[in-house]
Amino acid sequence: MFDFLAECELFMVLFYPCDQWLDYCINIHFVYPQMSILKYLGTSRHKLFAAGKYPKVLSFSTFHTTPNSSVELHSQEKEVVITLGSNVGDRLHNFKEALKLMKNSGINITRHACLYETAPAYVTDQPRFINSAVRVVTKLGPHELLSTLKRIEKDLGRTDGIRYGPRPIDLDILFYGKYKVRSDILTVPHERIWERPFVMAPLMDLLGSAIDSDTVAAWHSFAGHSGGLSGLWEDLGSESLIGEEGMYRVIPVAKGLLDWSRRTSVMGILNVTPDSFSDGGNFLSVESAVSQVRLMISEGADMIDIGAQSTRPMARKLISVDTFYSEVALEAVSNGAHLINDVSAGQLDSNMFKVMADLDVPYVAMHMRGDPSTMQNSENLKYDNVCKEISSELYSRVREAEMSGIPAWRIIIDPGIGFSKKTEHNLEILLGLPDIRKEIGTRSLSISHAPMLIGPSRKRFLGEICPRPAAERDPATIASVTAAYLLLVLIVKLPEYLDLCSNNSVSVVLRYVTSTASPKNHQINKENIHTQTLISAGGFICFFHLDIFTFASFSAHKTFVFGRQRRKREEKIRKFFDSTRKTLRKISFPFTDILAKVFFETHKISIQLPFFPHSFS
Ligand SMILES: Nc1ncnc2c1ncn2[C@@H]1O[C@H](COP(=O)(O)OP(=O)(O)OP(=O)(O)O)[C@@H](O)[C@H]1O
Ligand SMILES: Nc1nc2c(c(=O)[nH]1)N=C(CO)CN2
Repeated sequence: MFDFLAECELFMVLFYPCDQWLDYCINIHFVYPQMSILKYLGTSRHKLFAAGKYPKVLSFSTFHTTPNSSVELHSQEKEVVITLGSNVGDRLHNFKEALKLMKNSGINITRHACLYETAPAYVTDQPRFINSAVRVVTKLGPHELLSTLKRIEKDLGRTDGIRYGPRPIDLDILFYGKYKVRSDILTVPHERIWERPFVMAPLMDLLGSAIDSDTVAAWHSFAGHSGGLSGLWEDLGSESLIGEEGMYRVIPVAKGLLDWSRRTSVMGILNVTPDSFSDGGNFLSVESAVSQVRLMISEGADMIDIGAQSTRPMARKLISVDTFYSEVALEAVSNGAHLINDVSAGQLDSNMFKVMADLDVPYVAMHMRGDPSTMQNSENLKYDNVCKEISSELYSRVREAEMSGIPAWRIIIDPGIGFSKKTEHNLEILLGLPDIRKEIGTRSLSISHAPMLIGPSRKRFLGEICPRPAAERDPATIASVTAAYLLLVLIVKLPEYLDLCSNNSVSVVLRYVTSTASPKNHQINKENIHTQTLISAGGFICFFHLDIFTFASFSAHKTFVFGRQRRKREEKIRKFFDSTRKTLRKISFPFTDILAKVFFETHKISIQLPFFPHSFS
């Protein structure tokens, strides 16, 4: 799949050793006489340039040029990677302006990496940077591109300063198509990619775990590592570098940067609608809504999601607005909302992505088929593999959002529990969150790294599992979230559980979920085992004593113990509960906080919970 130009240059490299090649280019102004050469050589020479051991790489091209010669590539779009860095002024604003100016200069952004806040490298006595990268297509030649980027840097206030010193914006070219470029002022691939985690992390985000084009294959080959860029990134430390002092993955929100992976955030729901299934009509007056918000915050909610439209069939507290209308989103953000939660991921208002691109707030893109009135129609409930199809459909929505100008680093993904899903689908989703991430990751690592929101609270599928009206589905909600989070790595064979979980909602959900768990989820992964994890919520306590392969749930006066050596464990666990119960009653911090802490330990997911006012009363 070489394009013509790449073929030509490839063959020219074969003909001329490097030094001569430079002269040749300058003197003859790159008149492309290569068609005849091409014929002469035949395509078998390609393999001479097969790079290293990297499997899919077929070839790459080198050309040496100077900015003053007319040796520039024109007319064909090239795929390019550009990194962004900023540590002076309003760093996010600098990024936003840089992207805008790039777009206005014929540099079209197709993908965004995640956003990182990083410790300064080389010159360490300077403010922290934000770093990211974009994949773009452009017809600009490499030197034209460089001078365009330099002009943008200047327009954004960049002046000559110390090497590696503070700067409002830094724009570097990492890759330019499949080409290597070397001149006095430009070296591509950028020479210092390989040593810089703050460059490698965003670069990896721009790829998928699958190699989808020759250009991407060439980028892998440039790493000079048998495992390509992925191998090099692994050697540098890969994900273990993220979350350490040096480097956080963040989303910009409320004029700050939120490292969402530090702990699970809890989103309280406030429905200011008359007809919401869970709390409809309860908070219609301003006073009752405000006092409910206060209560939720005092109970540990990190953000409040205000639903102004029913979709029925903080140290820094954030306000999210649940809407699929662009006008509502615009108005809400102008009035101080920090987040827009769009259950349609842009499907119900063709202006939504455009409006969101201009706003600076995070955007929750949720998976749903149809609209709230048609989502449960039979045609919208057909799935062969629910997690795979959600991944693919949600990925398409997010890509469209990205192509419309919403940077991936502002997007939060949500599989849409209860929206165009049957009960069994919802349970598969709860169990399959990591699969969804992984599946999305084959196409885009940045989207697969996005914060994930799930909202099972009091939803109908819980009522179907444990027949209870919405207001009594809180324990089931907790159980479902717990199950989503824990069962993946924890549940082993539980032959005894069936006779034990008759009326207890937690157990019923767990039974449901375990019965749908795939064999791979029955593997115990020792590294993920926390010996004792306590989750307490609204009247029941789940106790996970995982090193002994036991799960127990405690409800009112009953204790259920599942797993090996049940009887022996039962006594021990009962004693544990007896002693802990008293302590737990005295604990003053709200249960949501406990949940958030537990979830943060292993799963990097946000949970959406209803409000539980009397956790320990
Ligand atoms: N791939 C490249 N991308 C951007 N600039 C490059 C590249 N290769 C060479 N240069 C040259 O490097 C010069 C210095 O660039 P810049 O001011 O961005 O350096 P820096 O940010 O301090 O260091 P670094 O480029 O290592 O991050 C530029 O003026 C440009 O001519
Ligand atoms: N963390 C971090 N450190 C840097 C950066 C940067 O973008 N991020 N850029 C530099 C100049 O190239 C020097 N040091």
